[in-house]
Amino acid sequence: MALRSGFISIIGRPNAGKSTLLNALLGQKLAIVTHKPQTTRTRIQGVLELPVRKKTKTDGGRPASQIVLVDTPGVHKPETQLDKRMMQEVHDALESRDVVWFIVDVTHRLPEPKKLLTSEEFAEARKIRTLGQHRRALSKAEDDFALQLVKKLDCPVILVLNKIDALPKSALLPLIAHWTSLHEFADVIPISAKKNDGLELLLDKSARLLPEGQRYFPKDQLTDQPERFLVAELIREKILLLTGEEVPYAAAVVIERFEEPASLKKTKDGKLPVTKIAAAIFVERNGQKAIIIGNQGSMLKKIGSTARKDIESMLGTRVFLELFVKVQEEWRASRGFIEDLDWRRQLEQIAEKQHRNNKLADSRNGISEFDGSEFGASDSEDEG
Ligand SMILES: Nc1nc2c(ncn2[C@@H]2O[C@H](COP(=O)(O)OP(=O)(O)OP(=O)(O)O)[C@@H](O)[C@H]2O)c(=O)[nH]1
Repeated sequence: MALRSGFISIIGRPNAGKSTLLNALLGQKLAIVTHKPQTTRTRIQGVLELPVRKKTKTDGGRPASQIVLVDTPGVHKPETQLDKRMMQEVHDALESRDVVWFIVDVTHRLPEPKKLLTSEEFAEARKIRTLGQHRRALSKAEDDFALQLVKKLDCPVILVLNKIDALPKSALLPLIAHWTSLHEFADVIPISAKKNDGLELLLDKSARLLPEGQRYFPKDQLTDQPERFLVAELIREKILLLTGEEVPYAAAVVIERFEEPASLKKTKDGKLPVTKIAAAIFVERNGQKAIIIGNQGSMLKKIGSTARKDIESMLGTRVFLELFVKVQEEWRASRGFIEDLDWRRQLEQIAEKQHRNNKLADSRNGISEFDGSEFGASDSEDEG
């Protein structure tokens, strides 16, 4: 059987579990996950190789395939320039795709369960519903907004009902009926991304929908995202988890220096080599900067030390991490600044800078140092 290959875009409202699903399928943390909506800001590609599984009497089988999974920011009505950029990422992901997974969090907007559930299940459903409502007042208008995107697509769309671990079983059928009355989906698959439930079936059905074709990426490549971008995301994740109120949404992380060790071999004293990283955390106001730094730098230290552990395990080296906090007023309204945050743009800038440095070095016949100042520090604070 010929190889199937293609792009599957994962879309849905904020907090539906898109990044959790991507990570679960790849068996590796590629996208950061938090309980806060709008965690994902850019589209993230993860490459999944699936071996062939032969068809039997009880198993529909699966063709050998390479699936490029594209995680996207949550679908929401844009208010700021940053929102607009995030929604542009969603639209871009929908343009170049073969299949779309529309992820719905089943703990939102449960249909009236009265007649269908036992009293125990009913109480459980009420509890989940109340929790869901507290977590985020998700309105019908927002559902409709996400569905409008789906309705415009001409490729197969699979409805993926996520978080079924948090739903009484009997509440599932009415939900399926509700969603399928709104749109004709290619398939409906209930899953729990968190508990790894239903994921094989989702992959089987999706692989069969992909066209025959060549690989888009080498067999062992997990993502097209450079490590320095993943590092920035891990730092942002800690800010999201450790700070409250508006701060997480007003924070952006830019890696200013990323020096890999010359060799991955252990040093003579048996220690792993060191990667040196300097990152700037941008916020919009001095008050937010003060929160991120914390009392005598305590919050910044916490962000740094928790992020460092994750970065070390991702890179397989020790990490020397320096964090700086900088204020860039109203950056979420600045198109230019937001464009500079895009890792693709940053890669271009680094390449241009290296090219300039090389030229300069050639003309001087000397060595030129990377000065890490391309984003212009307005203010800075050491990790301590
Ligand atoms: N109970 C349960 N929780 C889940 C499941 N999948 C995800 N979650 C939780 O839902 C929250 C949001 O998960 P994310 O993966 O960040 O959601 P997302 O759709 O990528 O969110 P955005 O980045 O805001 O678009 C996190 O707290 C997850 O742990 C699931 O299958 N079951």
